[in-house]
Amino acid sequence: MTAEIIDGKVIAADLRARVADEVARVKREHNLVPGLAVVLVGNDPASEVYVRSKHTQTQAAGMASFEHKLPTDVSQQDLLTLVAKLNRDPAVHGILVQLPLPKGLNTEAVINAIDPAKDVDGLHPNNAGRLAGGFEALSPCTPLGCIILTKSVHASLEGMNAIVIGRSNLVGRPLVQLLLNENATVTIAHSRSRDLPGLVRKADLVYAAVGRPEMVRGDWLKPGATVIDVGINRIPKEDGKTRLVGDVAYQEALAVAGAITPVPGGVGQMTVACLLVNTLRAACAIAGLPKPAV
Ligand SMILES: Nc1nc(=O)c2c([nH]1)NC[C@@H]1CN(c3ccc(C(=O)N[C@@H](CCC(=O)O)C(=O)O)cc3)C=[N+]21
Ligand SMILES: [Mg+2]
Repeated sequence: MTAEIIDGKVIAADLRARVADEVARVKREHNLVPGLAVVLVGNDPASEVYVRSKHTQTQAAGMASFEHKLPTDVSQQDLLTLVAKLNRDPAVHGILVQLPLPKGLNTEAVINAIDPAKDVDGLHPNNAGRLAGGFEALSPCTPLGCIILTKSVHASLEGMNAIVIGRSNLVGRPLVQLLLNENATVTIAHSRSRDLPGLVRKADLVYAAVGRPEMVRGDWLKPGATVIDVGINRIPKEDGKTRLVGDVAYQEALAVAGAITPVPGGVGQMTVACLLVNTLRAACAIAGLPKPAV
């Protein structure tokens, strides 16, 4: 048996096309151009790649993109001043501060300073709390993408056993909430969990979001399981270059899983596409328009 490969590139392209249609419609009918501001502090090469990809795709969807690059040694006060300015800017409907921030900056204070209505990362306690309470909220992009990828395999997740490995605010915790909303039965595992292979073996849906290269092995999986690999780990190759691997041992998992996302070409693609979705939704909500069709 070999697993179905869940093609994040195709699914993300389809989602971006639907966002672009809705962007064109709100522009035509309401003269509204959704705008996304991305703030990058420092010059981490991987972050620069993501930020450039967000910029390109935002513009390709017909939205406005505002990039703000700040030096590594920017002060907390200057960063908060920029966030306050973006909060007031009527052309900006979404604000994303790329994480992690350099040492010395207070991430929590920066997130708290973002207007919750513009918090397209879904990290502000107002949005995180609303999501946890089962209320409508802007939800983090990577977990939203994970749900869409899962639903490309299973129309309904009701009653399925899901395991989320990892409990970060950006991925694990919000993903648990979204899975609960789908009526899945959810186990939350992490670096301190006892007998992780045993827990994974019970799961119909496996979400690996720990940031440890190829940690989840093929023989941990229940045959036929759907595997969503959130990991993006750069590991050195013999020739001195690097290659990307996920948190799942992909080749091993292919032989056991029913369906699996590749890295790259899986969840990462969806993260950016869902950021466009959130920006469109935020823009419509701020403008007092009905919810968009995406
Ligand atoms: N506030 C905040 N929000 C984020 O959503 C956020 C963040 N900070 N910090 C960094 C992580 C990482 N992230 C990715 C986005 C796109 C790809 C992506 O497009 N990946 C492609 C290609 C990857 C490559 O080739 O480097 C793929 O998997 O196919 C990956 C990872 C968003 N993040
Ligand atoms: Mg952890």
